[in-house]
Amino acid sequence: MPAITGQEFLDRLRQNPPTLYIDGQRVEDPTTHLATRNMAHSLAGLYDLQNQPDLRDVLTYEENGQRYATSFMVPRTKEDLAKLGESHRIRANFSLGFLGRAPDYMNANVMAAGMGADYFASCTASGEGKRDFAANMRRYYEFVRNNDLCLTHALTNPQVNRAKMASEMPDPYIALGVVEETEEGVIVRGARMMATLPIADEILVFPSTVLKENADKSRYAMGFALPCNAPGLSFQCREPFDVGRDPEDHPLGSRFDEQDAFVIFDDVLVPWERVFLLYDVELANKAYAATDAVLHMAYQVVNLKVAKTEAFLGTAQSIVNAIGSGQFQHVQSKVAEIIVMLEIMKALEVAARDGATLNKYGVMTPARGPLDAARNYYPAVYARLPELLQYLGASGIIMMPSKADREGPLGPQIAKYLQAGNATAEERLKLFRLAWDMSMSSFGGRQSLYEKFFFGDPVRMHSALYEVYNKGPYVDRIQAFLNRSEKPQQEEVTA
Ligand SMILES: Cc1cc2nc3c(=O)[nH]c(=O)nc-3n(C[C@H](O)[C@H](O)[C@H](O)COP(=O)(O)OP(=O)(O)OC[C@H]3O[C@@H](n4cnc5c(N)ncnc54)[C@H](O)[C@@H]3O)c2cc1C
Repeated sequence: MPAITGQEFLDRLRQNPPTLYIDGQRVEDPTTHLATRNMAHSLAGLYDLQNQPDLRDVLTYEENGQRYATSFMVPRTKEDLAKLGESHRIRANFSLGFLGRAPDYMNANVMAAGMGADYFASCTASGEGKRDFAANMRRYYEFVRNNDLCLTHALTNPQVNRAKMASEMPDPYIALGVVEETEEGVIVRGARMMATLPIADEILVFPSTVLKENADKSRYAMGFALPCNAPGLSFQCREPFDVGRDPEDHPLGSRFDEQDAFVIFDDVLVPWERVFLLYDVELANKAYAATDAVLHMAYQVVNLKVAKTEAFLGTAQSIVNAIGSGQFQHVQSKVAEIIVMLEIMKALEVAARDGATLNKYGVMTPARGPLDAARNYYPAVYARLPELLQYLGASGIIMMPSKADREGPLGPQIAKYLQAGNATAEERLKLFRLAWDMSMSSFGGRQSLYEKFFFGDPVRMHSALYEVYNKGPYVDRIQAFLNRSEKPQQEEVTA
């Protein structure tokens, strides 16, 4: 059932619910639970988009007589990459870019890992018949694509003591580790710190990119996938931001609370066919880079952030239009700041696509330089976007009677006093509530944290960029300049 509909997604989720806990209680059915149902239906809306006649050609592609979601497509040409980028942006616009982990993100991951599956063949624990990790990875990509699954992922260990290695914690199984091997697979125990979008079919588990262990062989080095309702697996969700308010009052939080969960593995069996990597620290640390999964995920991200920045620009200018502040120079300058960020992100997307090359697995892979720049730049500047909305909206971004207030006894006064220069009070309040949910609500606050860390610790990402970036030619040019010996022209002095 490739390229599924929203209803098919909801039916599957209802039949196989992930093991979620919220406020001390098990979520029996995420499609009806108060804290998750709207998000589940938003995901369904995303799946419906790909079946919409006017979007079907962009959001799906055909292979062997089947139509699959474009985000699973293996790009072979730059035109393929352009189609992928367009599909990412269309899907991002559905949530104004506020769904960080829509399924396309992990689809890009499994596509690249599946194409680069040979990388996993060299794993020290691989190569013995059922432990053909390369074949497992390849088949997993096809399985996820063929069923149009929704994936979450968890890479980092619990934040107990960052001065210590996983093996030095008070308990060897605080960090997720292998307990033993059995005929059926490996038993894993421990926890992972964060999985956004636990309202998913499957979880992909790899180590965070830099696993610090002294040994070559480590119980903490692993890569595998499981259904989100595997026995022994639980997701402890954070406090929900969808608190049952009308979408007019909480336009984003009531629709797109993708949730973040702490993931607990209580002696979970990972069947051998779901194991992609085991014990090999070096292989684990380089997996994302070696398969180019990091670049394909970053390409989804740069498109998503373009959509998100466009949403900030549209909201900022709508506020300016509403309250007639566009004549003031500093207001123009603030909107211009957003335009600059948007154009930088758009240019980095174009540069990544333009500089794409075929990787050794035959996948057209966007250029690393612009994507590294985008994933370092955006986390550094994002905080300015909600701040600019606050400066532009001022008191309007907090003085926002609700829909119920508008319909209550003070409705006529609200309609009179809170109208805008170019809009009714209802239109104005809807707009300012959107600005508030983007920048100030608990939903908006979580977005600010998310943008700082979603692709890793910005400090270590900078260090990684410093390490890999080829600075040599520029150093050489400066050396050559410093070594130049020509003398300045002397003007002849004539009497
Ligand atoms: C909202 C949100 C959603 C997320 N979603 C996901 C997800 O879906 N899947 C997933 O796998 N992860 C997810 N993450 C986790 C994200 O990958 C991590 O936040 C990020 O890698 C940083 O790790 P940490 O949070 O454990 O911070 P820590 O590593 O605990 O860092 C805490 C502080 O200590 C500093 N620090 C720690 N160690 C070092 C060091 N060695 N060198 C220099 N400074 C150091 C950091 O710079 C930081 O200031 C999410 C995070 C957030 C906030």
